[in-house]
Amino acid sequence: MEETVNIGLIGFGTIGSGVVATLNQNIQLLESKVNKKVNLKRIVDLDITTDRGVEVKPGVLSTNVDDILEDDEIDIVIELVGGYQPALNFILKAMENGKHVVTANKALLAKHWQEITDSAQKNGVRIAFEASVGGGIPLLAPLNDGLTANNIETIYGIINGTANYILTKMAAEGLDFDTVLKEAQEMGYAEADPTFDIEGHDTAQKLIILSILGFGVYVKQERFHVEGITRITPDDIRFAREELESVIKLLAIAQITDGELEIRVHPTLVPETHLLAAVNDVFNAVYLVGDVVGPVLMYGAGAGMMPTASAVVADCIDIIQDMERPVAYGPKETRVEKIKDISEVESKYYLRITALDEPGVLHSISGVLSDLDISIESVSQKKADKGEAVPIFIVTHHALEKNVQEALTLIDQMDFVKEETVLIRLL
Ligand SMILES: NC(=O)c1ccc[n+]([C@@H]2O[C@H](COP(=O)([O-])OP(=O)(O)OC[C@H]3O[C@@H](n4cnc5c(N)ncnc54)[C@H](O)[C@@H]3O)[C@@H](O)[C@H]2O)c1
Ligand SMILES: N[C@@H](CCO)C(=O)O
Repeated sequence: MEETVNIGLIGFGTIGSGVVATLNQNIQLLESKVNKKVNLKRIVDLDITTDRGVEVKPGVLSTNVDDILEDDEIDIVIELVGGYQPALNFILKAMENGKHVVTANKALLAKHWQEITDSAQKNGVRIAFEASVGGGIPLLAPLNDGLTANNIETIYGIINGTANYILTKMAAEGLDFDTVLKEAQEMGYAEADPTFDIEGHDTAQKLIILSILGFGVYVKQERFHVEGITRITPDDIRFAREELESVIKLLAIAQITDGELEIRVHPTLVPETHLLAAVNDVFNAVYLVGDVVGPVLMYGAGAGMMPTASAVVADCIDIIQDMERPVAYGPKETRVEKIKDISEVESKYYLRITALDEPGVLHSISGVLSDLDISIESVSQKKADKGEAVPIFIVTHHALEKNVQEALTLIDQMDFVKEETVLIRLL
């Protein structure tokens, strides 16, 4: 084993520590796979005094990023700082200096995809990002390789571990939202700004990456509907289970029909019989349909120190195995001719309307729905004392989103409605 490949790690936080632990644990296995010495030459972080609980060789830690970016001996840079800047500059500089890059930074990739991939091409280096979607699940490599014979038709993903952990714990243990979010943060699942997780932005960023690989199209987040889980209550979860035999999941949806791409992120009522309904806790899953293979489900730990480190180290080994191979970033030509606006989507809807328990309330609500061509499948109301605001649960037949939104605008303006109505689409 003559040749040595040197790696520089920027960001020694949750995932960075997992990468060091993985290299310490499995270095012999990894070196035997590539028949080269794999040397973690330098680790850079702003904080090099906190004990991360992993063994680091003397002289490896530094606070100066140029110790990696300007070191001619370093072949691969792992960026695990997160966020937009200075992470973007670190990656671009590493590439300009001829270094391959591995990152788990979906926020950065989703926003600066073109700039980063152009730079990789220009500088003849690889950018690998398996850990950016689905944590430890091998997901992007199969999309590029094993499923390459297919036109991808549908992608449904539970791709945020934090949100799935919160929804699972709220349903199973009746815990409140804030308590479970705190737990997810303590376990290292959540983003530095957890609103990315609970407001659906992290899921949207991952869906952007999946759409590039699946459909060959880069869609900016501003162009599609993104909604998080912050308005889901125990009442919604109970109604879903008892009345609809469904669970609520934060779903990423991308599907193509006749050249039109539907792309959206929102809480969704998933029937208990669907494979995705069984994906709980921090686990993620992507269910996709290819025109040749049919349905495929990929499942595993979607966040956390060691699962994510598994994907980061796998990317390093993949690069070492073939540094010359260009990375395929999905189909070169896209079948997407148009992005379908959410207003044109048709779905069944669950509505939770909070209204005073007074004569004529249901009549007024059903009048608005019927005027907008929305047919009611079921309606029920919690028992209440007269004059008290209570939830009214309505499930509609298939209806057009723009009609439902218009109906809710009118309903929420009615005097007897006391809170903004909650809408959840059914799968
Ligand atoms: N935590 C997860 O489960 C998970 C899973 C998949 C992907 N990711 C992604 O991995 C990346 C890292 O996430 P994390 O959870 O390890 O974050 P983290 O906050 O635990 O670690 C980030 C580290 O970067 C260091 N850092 C910040 N600015 C720096 C700078 N300018 N120079 C050098 N070091 C700097 C911080 O001190 C910290 O140690 C993010 O892009 C995140 O989205 C995280
Ligand atoms: N915060 C992210 C990390 C994994 O990308 C999640 O909870 O899924």
